[in-house]
Amino acid sequence: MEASASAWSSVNSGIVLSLLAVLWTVLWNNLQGLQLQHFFGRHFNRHARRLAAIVDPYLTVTVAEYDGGRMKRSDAYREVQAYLQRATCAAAGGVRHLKAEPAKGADALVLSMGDNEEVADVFRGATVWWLAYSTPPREDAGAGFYWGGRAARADRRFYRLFFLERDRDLVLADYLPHVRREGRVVMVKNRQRKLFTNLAGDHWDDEGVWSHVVFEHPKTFETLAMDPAKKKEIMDDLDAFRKGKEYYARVGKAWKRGYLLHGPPGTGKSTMIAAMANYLDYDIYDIELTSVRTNTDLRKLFIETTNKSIIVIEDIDCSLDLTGKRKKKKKKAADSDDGKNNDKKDGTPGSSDEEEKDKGSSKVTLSGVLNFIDGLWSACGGERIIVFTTNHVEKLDPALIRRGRMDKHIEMSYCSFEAFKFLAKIYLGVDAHHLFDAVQSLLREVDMTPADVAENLTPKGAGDDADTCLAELIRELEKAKAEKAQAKAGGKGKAVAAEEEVDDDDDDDDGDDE
Ligand SMILES: Nc1ncnc2c1ncn2[C@@H]1O[C@H](COP(=O)(O)OP(=O)(O)OP(=O)(O)O)[C@@H](O)[C@H]1O
Ligand SMILES: [Mg+2]
Repeated sequence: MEASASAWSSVNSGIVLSLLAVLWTVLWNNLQGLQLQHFFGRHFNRHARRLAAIVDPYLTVTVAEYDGGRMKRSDAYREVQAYLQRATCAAAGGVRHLKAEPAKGADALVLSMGDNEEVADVFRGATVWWLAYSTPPREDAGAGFYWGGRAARADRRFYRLFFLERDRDLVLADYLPHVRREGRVVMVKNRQRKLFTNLAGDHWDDEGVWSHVVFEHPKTFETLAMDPAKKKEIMDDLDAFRKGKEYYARVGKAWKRGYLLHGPPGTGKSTMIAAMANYLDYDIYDIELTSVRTNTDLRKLFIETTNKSIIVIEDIDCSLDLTGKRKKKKKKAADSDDGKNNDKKDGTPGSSDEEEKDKGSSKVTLSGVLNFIDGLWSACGGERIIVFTTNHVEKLDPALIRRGRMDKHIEMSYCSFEAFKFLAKIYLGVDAHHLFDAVQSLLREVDMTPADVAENLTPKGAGDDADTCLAELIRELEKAKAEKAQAKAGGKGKAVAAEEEVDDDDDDDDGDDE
């Protein structure tokens, strides 16, 4: 008896709910017609949509931040995010929790919706809703899976689009492509060039394995002192690369180019990278190789870089044991060449104690770096320039710098007279000066880096002008010349002394023999 009463009451409540839902749907559709939806939308948007969905099913499309396997941030997700930034600004009244990020321009902010917020959008008369949400990582995240690690252990973020069945064709065929197109426009408009760096440790931010600051380096090719012909050659090379999409596709090469910048400290290698990035309007990814634990992590870093970027590894000779052997634990290093074995050791559950101890020390090998530059994965995406810098090109493994890997070798050398004239123009505003001849003949005899020349040409006080700065430079050059002569004499003296000592020894020997 009791059972049938409770069954009856549940049937009743079911009918009531259905009736309510039908009523609400009718009301809602009418409200849309009466253009009052905007008012109600602001307050009841989500509840209305959910209630109406009981009888008039909504379709949904989910855009995940990471494609399958969490290898790479999805382009579609970024585009939807950018599109919704604009939609959010337009409908900011309806969204209660906004996220703000600095935008291009002094005081500007870009607004986007926070988690679990929803925003409505109208496209050719059809209303759709976007919901932003995230879910915690799966419990088994990062364990055993090839692309596990930090990415897998971060929250999983999504955008979900709700729309009415009757708008299916419109949304799928027209609206979604429209969102992606518009998203790209917004991305270009809001784009700020960034300087990325990889972090050691378990940090994981919006940009995945990379952290960034806005890139604002003042150096351009206009202010970079080097032989004008050489400079032009580099700029032409960069132009050809930038416009080379079809060429690279035609010859079947990945759209990337390697530059090796070598030369003594202070000759402008890092400065050249900044000038290149400014010239091409590319982002910079500065890889600190010693913070990369394994070859797999290195690959992951590469995959997470975006197009139109310069990937930099500075002082490659210091960051890597170039014999390809690891200094410690050779066997382990060999293991680290094998991605799958290796990933298990990536600080994920299941690592052995010994492996945990090893955590933190870099196990990147030469073969890992070679793979990074021109392995199969390097063809993911395109329009990337890879730059290595070194002070000791002769120490590098030939495999690392052969053409095809490092396509262009650029020697950054000590300051030539041409480069000096260039610096004098920039720093002092002079094209010619009676002290130039003296500088020219001294520069032929002594090596001075552009960094040192620039420092000497920098006015230090209110009274400094071209005369005093050039005189200061000449003084420094003469000092360097004297030191060089002294060193040479000292060297010669030592050599002579050593020779004499050898002779003495020989005499002694002769004496003994006798
Ligand atoms: N060719 C150049 N033209 C203009 N300025 C230069 C040039 N070379 C160096 N400088 C100046 O010297 C400073 C040091 O240069 P930079 O850091 O680029 O040298 P580097 O070759 O990267 O040295 P290191 O090998 O020690 O990293 C910079 O502040 C830069 O302004
Ligand atoms: Mg440098």
